[in-house]
Amino acid sequence: MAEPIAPRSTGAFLLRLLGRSDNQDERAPLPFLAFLTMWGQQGTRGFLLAYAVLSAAAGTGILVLLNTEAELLQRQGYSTLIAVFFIVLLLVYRFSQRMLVANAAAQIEQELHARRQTIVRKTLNLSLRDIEHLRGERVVNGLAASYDSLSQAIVPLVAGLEGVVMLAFMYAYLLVLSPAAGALTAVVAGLSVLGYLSLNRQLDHTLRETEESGRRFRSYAAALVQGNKELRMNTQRRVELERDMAETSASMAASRSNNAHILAQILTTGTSVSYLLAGSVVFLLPMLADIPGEDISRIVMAVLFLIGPVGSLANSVQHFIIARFALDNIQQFEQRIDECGAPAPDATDPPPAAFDGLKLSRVCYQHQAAQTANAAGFRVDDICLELKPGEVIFITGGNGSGKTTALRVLTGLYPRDGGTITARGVQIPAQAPQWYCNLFAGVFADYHVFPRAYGLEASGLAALDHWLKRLGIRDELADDLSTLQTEALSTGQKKRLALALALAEERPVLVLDEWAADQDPATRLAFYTEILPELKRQGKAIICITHDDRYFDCADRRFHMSEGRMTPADAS
Ligand SMILES: Nc1ncnc2c1ncn2[C@@H]1O[C@H](COP(=O)(O)OP(=O)(O)OP(=O)(O)O)[C@@H](O)[C@H]1O
Repeated sequence: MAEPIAPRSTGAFLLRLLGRSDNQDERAPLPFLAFLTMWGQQGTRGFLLAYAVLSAAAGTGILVLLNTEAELLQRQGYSTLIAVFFIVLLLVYRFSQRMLVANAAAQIEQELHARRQTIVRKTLNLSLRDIEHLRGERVVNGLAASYDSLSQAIVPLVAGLEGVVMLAFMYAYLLVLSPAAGALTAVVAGLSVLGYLSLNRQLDHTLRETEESGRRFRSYAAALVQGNKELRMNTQRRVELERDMAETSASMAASRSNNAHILAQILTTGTSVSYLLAGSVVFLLPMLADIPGEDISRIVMAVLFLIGPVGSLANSVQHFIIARFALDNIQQFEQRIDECGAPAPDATDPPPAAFDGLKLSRVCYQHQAAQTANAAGFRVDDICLELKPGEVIFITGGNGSGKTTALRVLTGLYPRDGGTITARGVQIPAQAPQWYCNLFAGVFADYHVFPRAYGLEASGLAALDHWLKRLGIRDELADDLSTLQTEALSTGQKKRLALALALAEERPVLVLDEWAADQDPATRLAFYTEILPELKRQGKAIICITHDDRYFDCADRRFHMSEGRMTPADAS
């Protein structure tokens, strides 16, 4: 289970205030009681509470001063001292409000930052299988988009919380002025809260619809960019994508309009509640209680002063709902990650024995079945292989025969389901330790080149420079190799860069998944007849998936894969 957001700091606490129940349709009531008891446990919380109280006291003080001066004026009097106090309180109000909002926002951002770091670390620890299972888009949303929504809601939320304290102060003043007015406003405000609760439910529903249509639209937008060539070459395809995007855009617009409709009701409710309160004091209160006219004026003034805090409270409500929704998404993502059972950061030291090769015995791995497929997932089975330093092994086989899967199990990217892998004299656990994965460098079919040469220090960058020259693409890159711009490289050039990066890592085992497939004949020849032999002489163990039958004799041994099983090629 995802660990609930613990109230370690004010930031965490404010996030906790957005609490949710596990049942998505049944939200937990706001833990206001917890809010009151936990607030002030830490020095910073005490500070923030002090700012909130100070600004509320100053706001209420301003109201009292105005009423007092107005009363004096009615009696033909005037007090300069009250005017001076008024200015002082105004300054105190501005200062405390600014400090409260800025400090609380900074604390929540800190809390979000810490949370984001934890989740990034957990995500980095996931196995490739789990990442594939989670799907990239969800990962990006879980790590970034939902946090953005949450951040945007912070200032209005803090302002809303300040509004609550301010309301408490002003309400107390109203009670002092007239208990009957206090009771009347409590009834009107209570009815308004009921109205808000029903709007809240509707908004929750439309927000989910908006999120879903937004997600669909983003995936179409990505297809529009990534599939641009295919779209350019097929009018019908383009028309159909455009139609799907138009439909999704329309449903997004509809659900967003619904949101806006409900949010507008919430906002206008805030203002009209204040007017309603003032109206009920003027029109109803005289009928319910015997109150002198000048008291009515002071009560009306007090009620009008409620407009500010009620407005910021109403404004914070919509942000509250959006923030809680984003928090839901974050927590669901964290829960999914925790369900993957990601291992704790692995700091196991490698065994002292030197690397003397790999031994795979009866290794198997089963893919999860695709959700749309009826059959069970593809399985590689009974993989037996030994690889020594300075040895070159080729793996061949038809499309879908399991070569890439076998390579990913061998390198520890997929946790194997059975069999044993031995290296440096120890048996590797199914979830391979980091030191084992660090034995390998390689270029997979779906390789990625990072915009910075992560993991390479000065000697690594010098090695990168050397291999880029050997592969004939040094001139295509900037002088400073710590940043790598790949946009202007051709497919083959980019793959050469990926190989140079892998070689610069100077790992004992090199794995290549059809690396030569995109290379020109001269590069291919140089790769098989010069580079591989050179690496072999250096003592590197090399595994290449290849279809280049002209160069099969460049390998020490060749294995053939068919339907998930690997056999020595001579025996095939
Ligand atoms: N992440 C995955 N989840 C589920 N099934 C998968 C996954 N990756 C691959 N498969 C399935 O496993 C089988 C073997 O795929 P693999 O990529 O290992 O084959 P290959 O021999 O490398 O093929 P190719 O030469 O086309 O690259 C295929 O049927 C494929 O659909």
